Amino acid sequence: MNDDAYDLEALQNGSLASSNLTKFKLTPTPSLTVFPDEIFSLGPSLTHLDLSNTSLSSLPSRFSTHLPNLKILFLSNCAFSTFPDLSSCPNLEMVAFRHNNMTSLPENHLPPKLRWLILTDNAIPSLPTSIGNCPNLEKCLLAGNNLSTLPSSLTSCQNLTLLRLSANNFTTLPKFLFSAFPKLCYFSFGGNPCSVSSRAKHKLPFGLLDIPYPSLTIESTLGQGASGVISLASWQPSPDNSDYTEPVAVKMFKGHLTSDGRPEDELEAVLLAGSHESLIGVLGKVTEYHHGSDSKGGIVMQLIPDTYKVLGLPPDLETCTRDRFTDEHKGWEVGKAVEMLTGIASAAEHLHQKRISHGDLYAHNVLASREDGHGVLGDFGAGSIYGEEEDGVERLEVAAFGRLIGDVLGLVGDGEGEEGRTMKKGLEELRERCEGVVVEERPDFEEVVEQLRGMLGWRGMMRIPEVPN
Ligand SMILES: Nc1ncnc2c1ncn2[C@@H]1O[C@H](COP(=O)(O)OP(=O)(O)OP(=O)(O)O)[C@@H](O)[C@H]1O
Repeated sequence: MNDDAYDLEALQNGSLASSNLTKFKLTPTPSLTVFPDEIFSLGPSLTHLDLSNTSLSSLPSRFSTHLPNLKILFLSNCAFSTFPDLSSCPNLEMVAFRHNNMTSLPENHLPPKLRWLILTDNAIPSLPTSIGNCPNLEKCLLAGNNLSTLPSSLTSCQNLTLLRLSANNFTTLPKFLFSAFPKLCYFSFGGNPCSVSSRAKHKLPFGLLDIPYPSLTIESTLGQGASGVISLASWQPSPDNSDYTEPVAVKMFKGHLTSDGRPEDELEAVLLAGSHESLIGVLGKVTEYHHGSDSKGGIVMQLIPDTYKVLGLPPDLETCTRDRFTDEHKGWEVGKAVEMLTGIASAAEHLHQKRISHGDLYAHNVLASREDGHGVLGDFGAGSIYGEEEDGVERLEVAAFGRLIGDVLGLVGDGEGEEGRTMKKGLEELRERCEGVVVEERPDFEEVVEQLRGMLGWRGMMRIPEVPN
């Protein structure tokens, strides 16, 4: 057993058959080309099956009848060139075929209760019209395929909240994306011809530095995500003065495509974003890094002090597109929460003025200090640079901000007097407008910032802290 995974032998010697397993994960077995029938002996208790990192290319016809309660199926890094027929899997909600070299997704193969579809890093040229028969579809990861259009039937998927189209072949995006989905708010499309041509018109902000890797001493790991490793480092800005170093954070990109998009597009979006008091500041780009062809370089950022904590935890299999919060995240005073949210909304306004969509405006991408009423937005992995054609993208992101307001309201304590109650009511009303189902009627970020500043009143204008009694 390894990382709660079983090897083929444990499966084949029959010892698991009567154990009522709900989850079965096979250790990576590249030699496996035929679906092991013994999995059927695990029977109706099985809800989660992970046969990733094998050479499977098809599923037996008995699959759905013998595993009727399967909810989650992972077949990433396998050899499926065609999406198998899962239409008669009655309870299947999450399906992952990441990196399979898949070239075909036939009509009527998707399971009816599908909620979360992962097809990142394949070669799929088109989606079936029958995708419209999946009304629960909420999260759809299609980065790194050959898509250039989407079927209009997708608009029947009214629960669609997160859509990744990065690194495909879109020269324009279907207009219905910007009006037809009441919940769509986490959207990425960097690395498409439409995004690349928009990017050509931009100039990088003045003042960004080229920072040679040898001037950085990596000290420890601060965080690790899908797209890169973030380390604490000391930077020696001047080669002539080895006594002077500055603490910084360095993000070195991993080489591959993530479910959000490509590292080179993240790098471009983050550099183009420039500085803002509620964005993690970027000092420059790492140069002279020669550690294998897999690396896509990196960025040097201002080090955010450890008094700043992540505002939430990323979604899990259950919550799908909603961040999670524990007691540790709670205890915000409402006025501080409004100040922090005002900064984040203003950062989003700044990004959209530069025609950058963040694409992942989640609490788990905000580092915040409760005491200071201040937060900084990071992680541009789903960042997309857009042109006039895609103007509607701002109103999608406003809905993500609406969800963030809702999340933060859940972190605010009770009983804060009349002023506190008024602010909470104001936040709730703004949340509702931002998440409005008629996309065109949502406010833009400029208006959102104005409303939040209005809630703070004269306090919001004060930069010098109040003198305690
Ligand atoms: N400038 C910084 N200073 C201090 N800590 C940081 C800084 N930037 C990032 N971190 C830490 O690293 C974590 C991961 O950062 P980030 O979200 O950018 O990584 P990622 O690879 O893009 O993650 P994801 O899997 O969400 O895409 C953050 O949650 C934070 O704890």
